[in-house]
Amino acid sequence: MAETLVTLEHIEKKFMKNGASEQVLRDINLSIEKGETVSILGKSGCGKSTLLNIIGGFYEPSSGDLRFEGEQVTRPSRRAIMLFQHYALLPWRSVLKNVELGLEPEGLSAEEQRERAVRYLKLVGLNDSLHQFPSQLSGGMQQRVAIARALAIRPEMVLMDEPFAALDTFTRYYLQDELLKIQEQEKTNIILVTHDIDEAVYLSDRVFIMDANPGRIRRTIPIELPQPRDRSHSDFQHYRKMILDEFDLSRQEESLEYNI
Ligand SMILES: Nc1ncnc2c1ncn2[C@@H]1O[C@H](COP(=O)(O)OP(=O)(O)OP(=O)(O)O)[C@@H](O)[C@H]1O
Repeated sequence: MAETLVTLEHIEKKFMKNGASEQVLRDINLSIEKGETVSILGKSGCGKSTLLNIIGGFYEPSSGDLRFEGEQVTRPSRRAIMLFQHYALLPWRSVLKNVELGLEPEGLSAEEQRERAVRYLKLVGLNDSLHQFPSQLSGGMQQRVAIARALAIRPEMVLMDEPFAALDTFTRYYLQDELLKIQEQEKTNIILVTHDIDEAVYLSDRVFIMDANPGRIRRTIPIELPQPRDRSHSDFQHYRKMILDEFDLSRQEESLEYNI
């Protein structure tokens, strides 16, 4: 039987806005199994990033219960690492030093730290760029450095907030494939916030569809397709259409790039 990694029960989140309390998340209930990749999909402002930040322990929920392997989450930990759209690399440090920096709190020897950083940079295909600086790399390569930096910490869970949104379609497809390979090898759980329906269907075991005002999970869709998936296959289109229907977008399908 699958083991549960994360559970959220009755999670609510309110923010103060212009002196008034605004409910951003309402009664979020979900659980994520070990080894799963899940996506959170919803329109802008529905609370996806807030939910991701709560799962990572970066925001405290206003009420409800959040557990990581049965333990209550009250603060961020190195078991769950956040990966952002804009890489957050230090421009004055080489690729290798950027990854090593993330390892400093691990208390490794200098040699172990270097070996670990090189191993993960190789995993993302950057063995020839170890001594380059971020400004010398393409956006896709910079995001690979950020992925290597996150994975080198060996977290159980990587939280990704629209990680490929700033990249062109070809680079995005390439990195999605890389991510699947890495996930298979490292067995890291991935929780992905995205606007991109195609990306959610391509990568996920399950897709959580969110409604807005206040943010809540309307539907959970298991993507029962074997990996690797074929974006042009009719079964893939079936899931894409199912999600487009959720957002009442089907009739405009021809003119859409499947981003919401
Ligand atoms: N730190 C904060 N303080 C106050 N309000 C916030 C804060 N963070 C988010 N919000 C509000 O919560 C709501 C949801 O924001 P959130 O960023 O979670 O949505 P999102 O679905 O990730 O949006 P997008 O897709 O545009 O990134 C918005 O109304 C936003 O203004």
